[in-house]
Amino acid sequence: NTVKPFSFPGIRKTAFVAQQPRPSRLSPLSSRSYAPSSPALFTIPHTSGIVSIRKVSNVRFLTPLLALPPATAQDLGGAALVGMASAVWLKLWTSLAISGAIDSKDSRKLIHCGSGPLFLLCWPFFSAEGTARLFAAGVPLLQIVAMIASGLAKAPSPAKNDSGIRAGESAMGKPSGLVAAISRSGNPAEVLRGPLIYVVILLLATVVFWRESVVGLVAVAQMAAGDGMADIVGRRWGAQKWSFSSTKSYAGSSAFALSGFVVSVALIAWFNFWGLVPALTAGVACKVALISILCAAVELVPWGDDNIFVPMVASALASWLL
Ligand SMILES: Nc1ccn([C@@H]2O[C@H](COP(=O)(O)OP(=O)(O)OP(=O)(O)O)[C@@H](O)[C@H]2O)c(=O)n1
Ligand SMILES: C/C(=C\CO)CCC[C@H](C)CCC[C@H](C)CCCC(C)C
Repeated sequence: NTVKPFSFPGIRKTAFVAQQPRPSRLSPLSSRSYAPSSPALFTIPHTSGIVSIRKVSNVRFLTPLLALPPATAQDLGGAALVGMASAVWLKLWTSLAISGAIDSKDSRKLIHCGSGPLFLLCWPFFSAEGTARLFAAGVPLLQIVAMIASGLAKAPSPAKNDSGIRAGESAMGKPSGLVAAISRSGNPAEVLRGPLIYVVILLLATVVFWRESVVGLVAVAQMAAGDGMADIVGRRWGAQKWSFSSTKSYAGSSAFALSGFVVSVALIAWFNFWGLVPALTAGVACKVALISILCAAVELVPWGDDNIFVPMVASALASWLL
C-alpha cells in the first residue's frame, strides 16, 4: 500500500487515502470491483496546497497511526470514530430519556431503529483489507461488554416517592443511563435480553456478511427499522388489530414492511455508491419488498424473540432470493 496525498481545491485541507491494490482475499462480489477505492478517513488542516507525509508526521497525535500500515491505521481510526459516534448516539437518547423529554419506550425503539442502520452506514469507511471487518466488529463487541456490565449490575431499589414515578425513573427506581434508555422497566437484567441479542446480531452481520453482500444489509434493516417502526407506529395508530392478536395491528405491520423495505433499499444504494455491491435494479427492489412483507409476517408470530427470528428469516430469504 502507498499513501497518496491530494487536496480539495478551495477547502485548504489535505486528505490521505490509502491506495490499496485490489485485494484478492475479498469475495468475488468485492473483487468484481464496483468502486476504485475506500473513502478518505483523515483530513488534516493546513495552510496551503498539498502537504507532504513528513509535514503530516509533525502532527504528534498522528505519528503512531502513520507508523502503521495505512489500511490498519484507517481501520483503527475508523473503529475509534464509530465507537465515539456510538457513545454520542446513545448519550443523546439516554439524556432525553432520563430528563423525561421522551418516553423510555420511544428512546428504546428509536435506538433500536437507528443503531443498526447507522452502524452499517459507517462500513464503507473501513479499508478493503480482509481484517477490516474485525476492526468494525470491535464496536459491537465493546458494546456487548458494556451491556453485560450494566445488565449484571444490581437492580436499583424502588423509588421512595410513592406518589408516582418521576421523570427518568421507573418502577425499579433510578436506573443507570444506558439501562434507562434501552430497558422497558428500568431493570438492568432486561438489557441482557432483546438489546443484547440485537447487538450480537450486529456483530454476527459484521463478521459473517460484512459489506460484500446485501444479505447482512437486508437482515439488519428488517430487524432494526422494520421491527422498531412497527412498535412506534403501532402503539400510536394501531387501533385496528389483527384478528388473531390482541396487540399487533395492521398499522404496525404496514410500518414494518414499509420501513424494512425503505431502509434496505437505502442501504443497498449507499453501498452501491461506494462501489461495494451491485446497483439496485427493479427486480432486486421487488424481491426486497417481498422479504420485507414476509418479515413483517414473522414479527406477528407470538413466540420467540423478534431480534432473533426476523434477521434469521431475512438473511435466509435474502441469501436465497438476492
Ligand atoms: N405488528 C405490530 C407490532 C407491534 N405493535 C405495537 O407495538 C407494541 C409492542 O410490540 P412488540 O414489539 O411486539 O412487543 P414486545 O416484543 O413485547 O416489545 P419489545 O419489542 O419492546 O420487547 C404492541 O403492543 C403494539 O402496540 C403493533 O401495533 N403492531
Ligand atoms: C434497544 C435495542 C434493542 C431492543 O430491541 C438496541 C440496543 C442498541 C445498543 C445499545 C447500541 C448498539 C450500538 C451499535 C453497536 C453501534 C452504533 C454505531 C452508530 C454510528 C450509532
